[in-house]
Order: sequence, then C-alpha cells, then structure tokens
Amino acid sequence: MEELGRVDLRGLQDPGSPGWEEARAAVAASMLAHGCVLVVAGVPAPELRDALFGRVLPDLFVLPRDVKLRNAPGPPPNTGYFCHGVQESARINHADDADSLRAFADLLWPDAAGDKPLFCEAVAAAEREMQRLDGLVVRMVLESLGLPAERVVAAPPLADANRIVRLSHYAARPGPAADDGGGVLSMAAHYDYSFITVLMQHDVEGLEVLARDGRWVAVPPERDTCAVIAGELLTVMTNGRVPACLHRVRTPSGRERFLALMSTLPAGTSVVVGPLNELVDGAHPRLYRPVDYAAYARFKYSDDGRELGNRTLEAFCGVVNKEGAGDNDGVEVEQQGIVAAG
Ligand SMILES: O=C(O)CCC(=O)C(=O)O
Ligand SMILES: [Fe+2]
Repeated sequence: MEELGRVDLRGLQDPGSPGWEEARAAVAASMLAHGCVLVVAGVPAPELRDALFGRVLPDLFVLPRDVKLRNAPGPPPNTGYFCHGVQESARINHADDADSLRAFADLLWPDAAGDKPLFCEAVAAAEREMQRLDGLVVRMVLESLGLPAERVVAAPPLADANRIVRLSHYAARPGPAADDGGGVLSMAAHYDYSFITVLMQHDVEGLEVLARDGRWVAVPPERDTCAVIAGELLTVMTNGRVPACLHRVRTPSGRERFLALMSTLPAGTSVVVGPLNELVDGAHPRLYRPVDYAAYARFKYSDDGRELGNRTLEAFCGVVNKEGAGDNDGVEVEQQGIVAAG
C-alpha cells in the first residue's frame, strides 16, 4: 500500500538549503503517484490561524446572503460567492495583493463594521504560507522531472499567476443522520482546474483524496499541516506526469467546518497552457493539446461538461490518437508552455 507522502517543509526556502534533496524526493514521489502531498508547515503563527478560523471565517459567513453575494459570481472561471448544499465559498482573486484583500473586506463591510484589519492580516498570512508551499512543491516536482533551473522559475505557476484564495464554510449536519457510515458527501469528488491547490483545514475533518491504488484517504485536519494537490492544469503542463488529484469532502462527525484554500491559476483569462516541450518526446508522447483555460473552465461547468463528470479534461484537450502523437502535432507551443491567446 503506497502512502501519501507527509513531508516537513518548515524552514525550507531554496534549492541548496539543508534537506532540500530529501524533501524534493519525497514530495515528487507522492505528487507523481497520487497528485497529492501533505506538508508540515507550522506557520502562519498559531494566533493568526486561530483568528482566521475562530473569528474571521465565522464573521464572514454569518453575513446575510445578499451581502455575501456582493462578491458577485461571474461565468467560470470567475466564480465569486457560491452556495451549494451545505457548502458556501467566497473567492478572492489576486489574494497575494494587499489591495485585493482590502477591496474584498470593503465590499462586505463597507462601514466600520467588521474587523477589517484582522481579516486582511489573517487572510494575508494564510495566503503567504500557502503560496510558499505551492511554490516549493511545483519547484520540487519540475526539478525532479529534469527541467533546468531557469525553466523551473519561469514556469507559469511560479512566474505569473492569479493566486486566488477561497474561504469556505460547511454547515453542520445535526443529529445521528450526519453520516450513514460512508455516503454523505459535503462536496462531491472532483478535480480542480488549477495548477495547484493548497488546502488548510482546521480541527474538523473533511478532506479525502483518492490514492493511486483506488482507496479514499482521509486527510486529518492537523493545525501544522496543509494538503497540496495537483489540479488539471498541472497535469497538462507536465504532459500527464503529475496526475490531477480527485478529492471530495466528507465529515462523519457532522460538525460545522471552515476551510481556507489557495489555488494558482494562469494570470489572465485568455491564457493557453500546454505541455512543457521538455516533457514531450518519443518516450512520452504528447497527451494534451494546449488548452485555453478559461474556455476549459466554462466547458467543465457547462451542461455538456457536467454530463461528462470528471472526464472533462480528456474530452476537452486529450490527444485521442496516441499513435504518432510523439511530436507537437503541428502545434507551436511557446517555450514556457503558456502563451497569451490574444
Ligand atoms: O473542503 C475541502 O477540504 C476541499 C474543498 C475543495 O476541494 C474545493 O473547494 O475545491
Ligand atoms: Fe477542490
């Protein structure tokens, strides 16, 4: 039975730091096998993490629905606030920019109400840490696939990305019917269409990931640990080497739950992502055509896409005829594997 990797990344900054190579080997092994690795992080500081989950998120989700909807949802990939079953979620674009956090707080608490400085400080601290973990994991994976250093740092998720934060709330499922022993899901199994998503749980269980051997593995909500999962764009960019991670949410205790996540998306909405040229060769035929990620997100959530369930990526940009797919299929892919589509 192959376990999910659990790797301590505390204090690790750059290639060359002590412990880099061992950590890289463990991170890459787990990401290449499962599209997921658990990383011990240790920051943000416990008091900010407690403030985030104990005050900031409860204060946000207790707001009236019409106020939360000021974070207006647009067509995918521009989802703002949404509510589906027991889950509700608010999305902040470019959450690595203090102005974006401030603008989001001003939108929801236009007058003096709400502790906006605490909101901004706690979300910024969580975002910084999740961004650090995302960067380390992508870097370790690309290094382990043999990409030269200059290409690693120029790769889209590291160089130029929209780092979104999504803050989520799952309502309690009261009573003994909270779980029927297996089936009740708070969020159905899905792939994220991001490059990477980092998930920060807190105290209440819920996240489950599908391991390579087909078992659902519950990721315990440890305060110093985040789960880092591969989204579909990382699968495309690595030409299938890193499988996207199928994941779902199940909370047998039925308790109310909060979650913070950070996802890396391409920086613009007219961006095409294709396999990195170095990862396409005779032994590794091209598996994906370059994909306009916004068009893909719209397809994924369209009626046709929903009918396909979790097979949308293959349907949208998978190379069907694997024979003779060893070259670039006549498609010019820019060196970084990402080009502005105009
Ligand atoms: O709540 C979780 O643990 C996972 C949430 C998730 O996968 C998502 O919002 O895309
Ligand atoms: Fe997800």
